[in-house]
Amino acid sequence: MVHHQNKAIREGDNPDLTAERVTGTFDTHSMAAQIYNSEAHARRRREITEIIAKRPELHDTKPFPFMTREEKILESSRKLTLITKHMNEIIEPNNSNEMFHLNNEVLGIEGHPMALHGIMFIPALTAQASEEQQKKWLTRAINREIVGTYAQTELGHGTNLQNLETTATYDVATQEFVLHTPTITGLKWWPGNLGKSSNYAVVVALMFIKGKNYGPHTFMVPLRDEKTHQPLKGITIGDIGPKIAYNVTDNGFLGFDHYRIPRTNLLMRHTRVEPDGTYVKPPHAKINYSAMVHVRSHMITGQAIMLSYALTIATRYSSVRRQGQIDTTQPEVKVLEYQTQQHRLFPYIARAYAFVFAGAETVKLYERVLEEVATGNVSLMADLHALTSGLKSVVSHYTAQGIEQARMACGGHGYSQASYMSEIFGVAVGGCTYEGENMVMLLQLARYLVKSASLVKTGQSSKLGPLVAYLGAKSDSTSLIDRTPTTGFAEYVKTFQHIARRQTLKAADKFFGLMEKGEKRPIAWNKSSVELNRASRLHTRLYIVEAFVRRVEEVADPRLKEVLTDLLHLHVNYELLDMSTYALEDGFVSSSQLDYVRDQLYFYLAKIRPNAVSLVDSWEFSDQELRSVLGRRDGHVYENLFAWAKASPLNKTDVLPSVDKYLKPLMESARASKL
Ligand SMILES: CCCCC/C=C\C/C=C\C/C=C\CCCCC(=O)SCCNC(=O)CCNC(=O)[C@H](O)C(C)(C)COP(=O)(O)OP(=O)(O)OC[C@H]1O[C@@H](n2cnc3c(N)ncnc32)[C@H](O)[C@@H]1OP(=O)(O)O
Ligand SMILES: Cc1cc2nc3c(=O)[nH]c(=O)nc-3n(C[C@H](O)[C@H](O)[C@H](O)COP(=O)(O)OP(=O)(O)OC[C@H]3O[C@@H](n4cnc5c(N)ncnc54)[C@H](O)[C@@H]3O)c2cc1C
Repeated sequence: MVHHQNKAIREGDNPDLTAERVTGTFDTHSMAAQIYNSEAHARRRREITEIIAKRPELHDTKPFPFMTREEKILESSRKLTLITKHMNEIIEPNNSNEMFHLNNEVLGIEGHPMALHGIMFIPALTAQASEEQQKKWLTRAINREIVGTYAQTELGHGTNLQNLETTATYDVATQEFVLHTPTITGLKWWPGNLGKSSNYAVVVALMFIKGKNYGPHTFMVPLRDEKTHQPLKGITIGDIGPKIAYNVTDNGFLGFDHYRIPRTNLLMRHTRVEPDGTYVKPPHAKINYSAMVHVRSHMITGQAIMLSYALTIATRYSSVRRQGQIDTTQPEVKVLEYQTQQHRLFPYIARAYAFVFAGAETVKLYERVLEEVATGNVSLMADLHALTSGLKSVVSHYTAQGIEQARMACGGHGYSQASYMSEIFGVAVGGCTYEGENMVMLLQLARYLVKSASLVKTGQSSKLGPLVAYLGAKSDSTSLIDRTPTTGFAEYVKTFQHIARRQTLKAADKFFGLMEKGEKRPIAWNKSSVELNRASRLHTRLYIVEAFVRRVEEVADPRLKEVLTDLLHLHVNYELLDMSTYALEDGFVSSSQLDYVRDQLYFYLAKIRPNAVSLVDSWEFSDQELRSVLGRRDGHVYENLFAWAKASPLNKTDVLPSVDKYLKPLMESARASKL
């Protein structure tokens, strides 16, 4: 038996797809170890996939698109119960990476009844509950004796937390907080799994003590009777209805009617309210926002994975789809031969790799900050907040764009739910909104950049943190791309630094200039905000390039290094062309240099072509996880599309009741009136 570098090859596969895999120049298992940050984790992913493949009770009973929302929720609850029961046979206890993979394989991306329980409820209790509170609630939550969510957003306010309407008013006499929703707009609205599944929530409410507003604080709140699951007295609760996607999750609404909880339900790891109402403030004003930072840090990788789902589907399908000829004397070509198709897909393959590498760095920084904050050191919180705010915005934006390109790259079949593209898009694009609307989060990063710019302008560049140190450096007079013999990426990085620095300093100048002309700070901020957000995007895209460069430098295996270097070349050239306005406007890059960048781009599209399928196969998504007929590993698309169509609920009968009831009588009466 021949040992191929691409480990996805099986006998009986579509030969067009096998031919693609045979040309792969690197070992896809080794590449998976890069993507998932260790050989051990990549291997565990495969083992988990194999275990699940052998347990039919963990498979979908029918394709998700053929189920109603109620059926999907029932089905995901069935599987959730099974994986909870057999968790220790499938994954290592409390290994969140393995749990994430198990969920993606078995439950899928549309959510499940305990999605927010794992993503926010447990992280909020872990970071914000005191040890005593953790003994009371965290163990029960981890054991899944109780199910919780994170209820912050309201019908009327999501971004602006200072203006939430839900209040928690301290009653010194009874040592209780009274939770109250004064208006309809104060109803909690959106929290995942709040509507029907959760019996507890970490609720964010404005805390009032003796008439003074202490701002948003987090409280552990029982919502439903633990035995009957009926809502408790004083609680109004329900599902907010179907959404663009993510409909297995019961995003909900919640109102409180003077609902009392003990004082000790305020999460008190960093903040305290004494029985007499004395407030002990936390070491950092935003320490209670930790559950949001948790999701923002992890969602970079989550988004990269969803982008890669779509690219795996589109790249595999483009290798079996034949349409038209390039040389008219030859047979029809695989659509992947078209340069336009390569240009549509390959730069996003490069971006997906770039995002997953940046995501790994972000999680590392998050874990470090989490440990430091637990010991009272809050010095890196602002850096982490700035970094994650920028990354969540830029990555979710390009992920949504990339998925949509991948869908269109599949032609008509991309529009069928058999491709699963619409769900992948719908779930991923939610990331542009949840955990902070993208524009708003870019503006959070801009605050950090403006402070940094002000250090530069006042001659204090030595005080700049490592993420923004480049702002204090001097640029070359022009870019040296194509002007030096170097084959590395240093000139590209310098060019991206120049672009981000120039835009940051220019946007900050605009902001400071408006204030000097007498505008009040918030007005000047608003009038500069488009330019400020441009700076945030450029800064974040620079960070992503640098993370990619750092990773490629670390790789030892020469075959992996070569293909990752090709991808990085593609990435930097594509990114530079995409932001060429900034590069050209001060003459830092000339139009002849851009011609060189364009040539490089086309060169690397062609160079990557033989590795394209191996690059997407390296993510090692099983068919169960992808849930896409077009993206099947074996490439047998057409027969399975036909089988899928035949399974459509509409095909259960030859004549639909709607035809009997309406269309037949309509046609009959039309015929009769003609007589
Ligand atoms: C392996 C595990 C995998 C898990 C996950 C993987 C993938 C995920 C997949 C699926 C996800 C599924 C479901 C999604 C769930 C989504 C849940 C939610 O959406 S929860 C709700 C989220 N809501 C928001 O994000 C609201 C956005 N708004 C805000 O964050 C804030 O209001 C604000 C915009 C930041 C402003 O806050 P505030 O009004 O309090 O601030 P100001 O007083 O203006 O001060 C700003 C000041 O504070 C600093 N700051 C703000 N936040 C932080 C922070 N977190 N840390 C540190 N510092 C912070 C900010 O920098 C300003 O500082 P300065 O400039 O110095 O004044
Ligand atoms: C799928 C999904 C899951 C969610 N899950 C949860 C959950 O589990 N728990 C929870 O509490 N919430 C959840 N949310 C809510 C989510 O966090 C909020 O919708 C999000 O933070 C955006 O807030 P908003 O809806 O108030 O948008 P808005 O702030 O009303 O945004 C509307 C527009 O106004 C702009 N805007 C607002 N403020 C500013 C500003 N200061 N400067 C410039 N522009 C501004 C925005 O950029 C946007 O264009 C979820 C939402 C979705 C879609």
